[in-house]
Amino acid sequence: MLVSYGERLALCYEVLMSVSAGDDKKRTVNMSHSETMSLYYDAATLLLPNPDQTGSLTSRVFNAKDLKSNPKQIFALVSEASKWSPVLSEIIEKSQLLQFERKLSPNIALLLVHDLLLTKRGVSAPSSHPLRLAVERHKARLNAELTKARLSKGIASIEAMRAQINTQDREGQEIYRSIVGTKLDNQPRLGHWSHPRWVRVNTIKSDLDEQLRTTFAGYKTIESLEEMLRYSPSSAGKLIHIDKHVPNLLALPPATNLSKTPAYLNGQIILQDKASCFPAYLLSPEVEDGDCLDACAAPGNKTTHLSAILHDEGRAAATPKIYAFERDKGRASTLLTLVQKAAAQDHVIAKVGLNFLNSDPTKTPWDGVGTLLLDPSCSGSGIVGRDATLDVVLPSKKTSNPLKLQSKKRKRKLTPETTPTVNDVPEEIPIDEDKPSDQLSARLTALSTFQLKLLLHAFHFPKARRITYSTCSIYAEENEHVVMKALGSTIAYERGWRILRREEQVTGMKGWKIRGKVDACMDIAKDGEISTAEVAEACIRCEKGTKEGTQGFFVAAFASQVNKSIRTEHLIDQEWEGFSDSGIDP
Ligand SMILES: C[S@@+](CC[C@H](N)C(=O)[O-])C[C@H]1O[C@@H](n2cnc3c(N)ncnc32)[C@H](O)[C@@H]1O
Repeated sequence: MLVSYGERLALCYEVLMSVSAGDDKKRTVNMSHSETMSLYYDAATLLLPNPDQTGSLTSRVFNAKDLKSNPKQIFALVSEASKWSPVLSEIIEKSQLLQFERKLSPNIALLLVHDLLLTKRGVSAPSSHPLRLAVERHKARLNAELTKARLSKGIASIEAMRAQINTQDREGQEIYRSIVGTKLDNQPRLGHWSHPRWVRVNTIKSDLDEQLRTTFAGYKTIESLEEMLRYSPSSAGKLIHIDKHVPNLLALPPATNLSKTPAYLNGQIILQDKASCFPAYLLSPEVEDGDCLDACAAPGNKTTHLSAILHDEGRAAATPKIYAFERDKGRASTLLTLVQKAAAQDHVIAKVGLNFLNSDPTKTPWDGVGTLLLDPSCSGSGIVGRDATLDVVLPSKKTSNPLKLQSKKRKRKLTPETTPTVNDVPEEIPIDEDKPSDQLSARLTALSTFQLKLLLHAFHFPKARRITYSTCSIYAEENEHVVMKALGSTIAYERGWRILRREEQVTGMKGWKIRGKVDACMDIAKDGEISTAEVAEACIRCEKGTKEGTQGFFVAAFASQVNKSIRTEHLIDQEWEGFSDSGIDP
């Protein structure tokens, strides 16, 4: 399940605060007022302009030495309040809170009003704290201004407003602009296309027709995705686009909130990004291929997609197994939940807490595996939202038309980083690109070494016919370079592994236009042994921020050309010696 950064942050903040609420109650008895307010004081400094303009919010929070509160709570509060800041500033100004309560500074007011109006628990400070009292005295007036602001934008409920604000960060900027009144350009600028809400119909439990008749009854089908993405996220309405590349995939306007629909709650639909559907579809396991293995499975989007594809093959009695490895036990619990929800539990055998690299391909049941999907940990540099920026708008103390003047003066950029998640497990946790380039390059080297190791391990499975390798990275080091190195390896030569050429791919993937980079393949090619043009053409890339509505992604498939019997004979002489687990493993 891929949810937006906004949703993750909002959830994270609620959970972090409610977890600490119990402890806080006990502690506040013996604490001074200033100590209990430290969360707000710490967060407030981060809302002020950053004098040296360096460092992401993550690095400023997590590397700071002088903060008194829990950095995760500070991070979540600042991120949340900054998302809502255009709306909150408007209502703080209209209610004249800062004129009535002289002790409140604009940044503290923003944080307190955020918690007062938008969280279940309200302001996290003792009920007698003067600053808490200063905002609570005006609760009715602030609430009334929030309602007015919402209605003036034609938003039906606070939940709908929250859903809009919680959409992906890139489109979030446009939502803020539409909320504060700036009109959107008709023609989105390059890199500024909004990101649709992608929905995969889980064919184990439902089908496309049924979903169009039920969950999406009343939606207008739209031929062109581009047309849908042209609308401002808040005005796109009930539109639906049936994807032309991946079967059973739908696109909806970014602000669409399906989290409360019966179809989502009972697993008939799965929120899965388009690019993330490519690997299972490209692999397209068939009953004849034997068992399937997902080497890096959690949270489980691709595992359940594999299961649906095998289910669609139709011969239930003969349906092969899907072995799903996940070495991280925490993430594996999400995998189990998702598998259950998707009704894939009859075919998926989860290998909880197990490292794929420790599986011995020559032993049962691995010697019966015919297809493997490898979607290893990566830099996450293709994830939408990673490099988007948010504006913090602080309220003005002046009363006359303050919003426009002050928002310009006081606006500054914050980068909404990913934060440690509590309930939700993202497919990938992005690296911090604000790190110096030598650190980034060292990280990419470590990641790609590990990714290649996984791929070469997959090449050892004796009955394997096809393998897909994918990342949500934009870097050639993790993509074409890994593919080229794998193709040039001894094991690839011995077992006859080659790239699955474009013309051999399933229809939708053959038809996808954005392919791998020839230059990146040439970086690694030796003596013209492998055709770089052919490999690049076989590789599939997705770009983020384009009218295709995808995140940055890469996938390639490999096919074994050696006859099955030859490969088995060959194996008899070759005892599996395994990889040492001591290498770099991020
Ligand atoms: C990019 S995420 C996978 C996303 C998943 N395929 C999906 O679509 O939902 C990578 C996952 O692989 C797991 N992982 C990394 N190395 C592994 C290994 N050697 N064995 C098993 N799991 C591994 C990580 O813990 C992480 O959960």
